[in-house]
Amino acid sequence: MASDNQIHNALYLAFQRSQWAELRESVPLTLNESELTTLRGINEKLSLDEVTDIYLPLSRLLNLIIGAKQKRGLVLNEFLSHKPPKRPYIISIAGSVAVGKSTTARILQSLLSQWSEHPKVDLVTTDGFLYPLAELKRRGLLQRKGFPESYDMKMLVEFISKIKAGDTNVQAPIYSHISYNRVSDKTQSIQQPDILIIEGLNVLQNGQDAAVGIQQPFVSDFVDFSIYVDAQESLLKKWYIDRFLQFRGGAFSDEKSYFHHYSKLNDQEATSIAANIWDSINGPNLKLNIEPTRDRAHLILQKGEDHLMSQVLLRK
Ligand SMILES: Nc1ncnc2c1ncn2[C@@H]1O[C@H](COP(=O)(O)OP(=O)(O)OP(=O)(O)O)[C@@H](O)[C@H]1O
Ligand SMILES: CC(C)(CO)[C@@H](O)C(=O)NCCC(=O)O
Repeated sequence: MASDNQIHNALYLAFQRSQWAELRESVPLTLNESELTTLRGINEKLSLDEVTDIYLPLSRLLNLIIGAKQKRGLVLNEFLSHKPPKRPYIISIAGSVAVGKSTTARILQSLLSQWSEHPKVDLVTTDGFLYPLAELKRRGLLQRKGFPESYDMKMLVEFISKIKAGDTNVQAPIYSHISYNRVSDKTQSIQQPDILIIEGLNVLQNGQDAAVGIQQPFVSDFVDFSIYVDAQESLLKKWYIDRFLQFRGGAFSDEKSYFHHYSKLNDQEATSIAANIWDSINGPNLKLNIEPTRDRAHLILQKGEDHLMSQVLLRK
């Protein structure tokens, strides 16, 4: 059997961090004040070197790829002599629980919206498409949150096909990490953005994955460019536990939080509970259902210690 490295060499161009950073080219080194403020608000631990070395070249690459697709659309319009509805360009971001998908998605949302060619960038997470808690309980899936069977895939595929068809107003359900449940009285309205970023564990899954089943189509059929954020499991587990400890002092102290009872735990107890959730749910889901989808991505971002990107792999 070919090793991971051999497969990567055949499929991807590999860039070490410093090589990738050089590809920023004409993208300005300095960020403007509004960009800086937004990025600081996304994650206070995010280093600005990470933005300039990794995310600015990435936003340049995506801008070029999206530009090529927009030009192709113009040719098609001319050929068909009609003006089809505006269809958003769809970028997906996959990867493990706690790898930093939503942080990466929000950085890209901010940077991509600075380009005048595509100023309106919306962001949706597939967490909202998890069945509501009561339904998960009914199906006996409380210990399988994040596994393929815990999502309403029909609803998710209907959502993304409406977006792709250019519908003017599409609603997405919202997930709350505080109530650990879908929000029942509010939805997110998506109104023909130039770009839609969709992030979630499951966005690269398809019918080749036994647990997903053979229903068709899949989210990946509607996606124009896919990104997988990758890291070693030992780091992922650590980041998951760190975030759990952070939540214990913050979000869990809210009485409405599903995990309110965890707010009283000491460091050692909280670490052991989080490690347990990782070992019984998120770790197995990573190995069974998420990591096997990695090499379908157009781009793989490989993270090392402290969330710093060590390598970027781009499909040839
Ligand atoms: N670039 C980064 N620099 C520093 N810390 C980061 C970075 N990206 C993510 N983190 C931290 O890692 C943890 C996980 O990040 P995030 O919530 O974005 O992950 P996720 O993949 O969206 O998780 P989930 O699937 O559970 O929603 C958080 O504590 C976040 O603050
Ligand atoms: C909502 C998901 C599935 C994905 O983000 C995840 O954060 C989750 O809740 N996993 C279940 C186990 C846990 O509580 O981490």
